[in-house]
Amino acid sequence: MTVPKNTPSDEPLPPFGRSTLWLYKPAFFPQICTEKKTILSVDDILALIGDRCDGVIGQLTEDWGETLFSALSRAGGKAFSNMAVGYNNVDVEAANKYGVAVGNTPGVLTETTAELAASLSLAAARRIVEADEFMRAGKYEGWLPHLFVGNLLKGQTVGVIGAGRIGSAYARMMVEGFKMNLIYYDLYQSTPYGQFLKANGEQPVTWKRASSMEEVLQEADVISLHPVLDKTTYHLVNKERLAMMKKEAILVNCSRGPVIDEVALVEHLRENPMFRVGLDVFEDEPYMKPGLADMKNAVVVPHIASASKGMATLAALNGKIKGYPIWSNPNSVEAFLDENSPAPAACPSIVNSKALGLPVSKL
Ligand SMILES: NC(=O)C1=CN([C@@H]2O[C@H](COP(=O)(O)OP(=O)(O)OC[C@H]3O[C@@H](n4cnc5c(N)ncnc54)[C@H](O)[C@@H]3O)[C@@H](O)[C@H]2O)C=CC1
Ligand SMILES: O=C(O)C(=O)CO
Repeated sequence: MTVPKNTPSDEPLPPFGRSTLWLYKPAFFPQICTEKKTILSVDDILALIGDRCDGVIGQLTEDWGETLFSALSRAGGKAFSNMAVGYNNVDVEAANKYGVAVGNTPGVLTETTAELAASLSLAAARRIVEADEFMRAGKYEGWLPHLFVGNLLKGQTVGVIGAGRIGSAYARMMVEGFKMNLIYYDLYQSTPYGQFLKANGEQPVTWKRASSMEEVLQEADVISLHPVLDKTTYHLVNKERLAMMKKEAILVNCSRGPVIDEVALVEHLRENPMFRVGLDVFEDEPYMKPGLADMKNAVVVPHIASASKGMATLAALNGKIKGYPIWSNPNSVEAFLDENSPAPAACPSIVNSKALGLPVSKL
């Protein structure tokens, strides 16, 4: 375990290790973990917290539960900032119990994640990865009309499950870019994309809110999953629901791996060669379930939908919890990302601010 020495504020920060855990130690600039491991275990983090630590910026791959929150609280810690939009790796009730504020980074990844979902939709529809492998293997002998026949998107139906920030941005891209019709399902939201179209005075395609997820699965040609991961969405797409989808449908997942039962997915891909998937996330990340890597009808990328500077900025500002009120609208974070102006004296997004009774910013 390599932990840099406390770094006085006038010295340059140590370079990043592979893991980007930051620890706020009293009277010093943050310590950046230079551990060469990609994923830190609970024991690794316990050792890093030690007996004095004001707060931590951590990652979605870490298991922040009772053990870590009690240790952070004993060390004097008041904040844990998850460098991600999704915080299914955080037990917020345990954080509440120890009075630790939990931050996340909503909004900054909306477009980048939606763009990757759109890229995976296209790559799967037009069989880009298969065709690329074919070219590189020297198998191309000349044009043929049936070579890698794919799915045309224009005029087909795109389905979105979980029509929040990212789901709505993806819908906008597919509808406006490819003139697809839209059907969406969300457990809670009632009018995401419709309002956008109305506000722009246009109705170029049909769109409807489905009354059930099954309706989306049955009707759509391309389906993209964008819900949070919680008890209601674990294995949301399972064997039975895969069987409801069209034989030539495309399924995309840029949310969290466990939203799909990956074993059932591999079986479905094997039995339905015209069914295709584009996956950014996996049930047992970083691993794939046996057989998935062999499936020609799967496009797989290693959780690359995010990776942005803005996410680190928001995570760092969430860590500055001491004396800071909470930004009133976590969906509107531009003020924190303007490099030419000082960031507002507020925390962009603390998910348990109500439970901890933290004040809301008047800014
Ligand atoms: N692959 C990547 O790099 C990234 C993945 N994500 C994932 O995307 C998720 C969504 O992010 P945002 O759109 O910003 O969040 P959001 O909170 O705006 O949207 C999530 C939507 O899911 C809906 N939902 C919740 N339970 C549902 C259910 N059972 N069925 C259908 N819909 C349900 C919610 O009502 C909400 O509208 C994050 O929680 C995170 O897990 C986010 C950023 C990057
Ligand atoms: O922000 C998130 O939730 C991510 O998955 C980042 O990759």
